[in-house]
Amino acid sequence: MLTLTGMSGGYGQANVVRGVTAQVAGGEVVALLGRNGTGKTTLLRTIFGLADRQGGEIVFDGHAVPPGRPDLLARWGAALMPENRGVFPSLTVAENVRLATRKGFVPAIDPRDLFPLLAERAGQPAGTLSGGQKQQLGVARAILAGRRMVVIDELTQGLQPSVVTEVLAGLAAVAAAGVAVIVVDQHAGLMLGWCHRAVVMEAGRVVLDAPVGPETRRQLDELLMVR
Ligand SMILES: Nc1ncnc2c1ncn2[C@@H]1O[C@H](COP(=O)(O)OP(=O)(O)OP(=O)(O)O)[C@@H](O)[C@H]1O
Repeated sequence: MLTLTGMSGGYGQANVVRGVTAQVAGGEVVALLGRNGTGKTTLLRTIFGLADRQGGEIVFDGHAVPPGRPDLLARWGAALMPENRGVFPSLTVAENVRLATRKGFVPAIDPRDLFPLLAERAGQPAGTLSGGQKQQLGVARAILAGRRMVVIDELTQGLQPSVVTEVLAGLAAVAAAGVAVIVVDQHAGLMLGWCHRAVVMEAGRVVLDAPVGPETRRQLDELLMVR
């Protein structure tokens, strides 16, 4: 679904992501892990055109994505929930949901079943929601818009533990329907329980890309140890 080849990215002159080559297939849930500041968010931002692509290639669902055309990714069915959740604060919850809804696409799980607040607070401006509530709205929007790929930065940020489990189960169902799912999160152990593969970054590079298994867990413990 998504192929990155030698991708570099950052902010103006600052190079953060260095020559990342990776693939994510439809149906797969991939955890993008790494200690703070290793470039996970910048990698996602570069893919979606929110940071500067400084080199390399992106192919999505068989289409090359030229630099400066992140709109094509959205058109081809990729959705990112960025770290700041990407909701429109002045619009109501219902309007935010409506804008993310894609004609002719019904996700494998209905975010309204996952998050009762979408109905309960339908008329409330999204900017007045709590952080955890905004997170639910942001995740819902990504699921609704991600016909082929759902990418979520800091998945569990602000979510109650009971909601986290439901969200992870929901994303597993989304992937089972053929969608590629990429999640970034601080809770590596939790992610490994739900993800098929772990991609670990260090200093802007991928240092591990492996199916989740006992060996991966051991390597991860070493890589993610706070130094
Ligand atoms: N707008 C920016 N301009 C310049 N440098 C930036 C900018 N945003 C982030 N960086 C730098 O890029 C590096 C990687 O940051 P990034 O947020 O991508 O890492 P991360 O792995 O997502 O970290 P975290 O887990 O803490 O969110 C950091 O050194 C950070 O200071």
